[in-house]
Amino acid sequence: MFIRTAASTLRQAARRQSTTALATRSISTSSGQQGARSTAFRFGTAAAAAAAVTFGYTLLTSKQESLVVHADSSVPIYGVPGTSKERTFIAVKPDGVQRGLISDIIARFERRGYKLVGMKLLVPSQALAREHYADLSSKPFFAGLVDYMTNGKAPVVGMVWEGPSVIKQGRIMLGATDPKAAGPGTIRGDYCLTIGRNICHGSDSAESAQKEISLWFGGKGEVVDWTSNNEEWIISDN
Ligand SMILES: Nc1ncnc2c1ncn2[C@@H]1O[C@H](COP(=O)(O)OP(=O)(O)OP(=O)(O)O)[C@@H](O)[C@H]1O
Repeated sequence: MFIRTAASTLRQAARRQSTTALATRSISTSSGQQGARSTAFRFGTAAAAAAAVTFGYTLLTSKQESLVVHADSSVPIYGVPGTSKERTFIAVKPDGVQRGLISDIIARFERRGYKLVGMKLLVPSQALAREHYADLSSKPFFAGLVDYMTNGKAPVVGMVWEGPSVIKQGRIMLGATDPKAAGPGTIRGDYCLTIGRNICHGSDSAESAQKEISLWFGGKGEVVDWTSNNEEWIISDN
């Protein structure tokens, strides 16, 4: 079944790519040698893209997704808790973005050995923020929290990180919700002072991770199942 689907997708991709190659050629011929080289290069790229299909990749067809090649993975976007495919939702909140701390937060997760499998920059809608913080809807700070997340003074960076125990370890790396209780060496312990501006968010359980990853991500190819070449040096058991 997979082979048949892949073969059919390969044929469609090859047809699409050869149409692209023809169109490219008709534009390029007027510029002579350079055009021919460009045509050869683009045709080579098209062939490489088509070849990727044989390794289980699917070229998407809709206009919106026409530039995306994504792995046809059997792993749900929210991962598999308790395995090396466990996933968590980590966000750099608007204060973290405004203060230029995106790269530091990413670096800490990367250096630890965790794998980035999803990332987007956005100003969340009120609906998204309200749903994300639904369990806090009765709190007196709820309206202010939603406004701070959605007013567009700075965006949010939403990420999905993958690796063993990433949900629990992610929370430990972030530090206590109230930075006054966060230890040095944690993100909040190193960079924050107040609970209302604690720069980051991390899922607090497998259920939260599933809910939050599904809420913030979900378009095809938005979470990418890929293999890091470092994996055997980071997560192997002897
Ligand atoms: N007393 C408070 N005053 C203002 N904001 C608060 C207060 N308590 C919590 N918040 C905000 O609401 C967010 C969610 O609070 P929650 O109690 O769910 O903690 P958390 O799960 O550790 O935080 P996060 O979900 O951001 O990781 C906090 O990160 C903080 O930004």
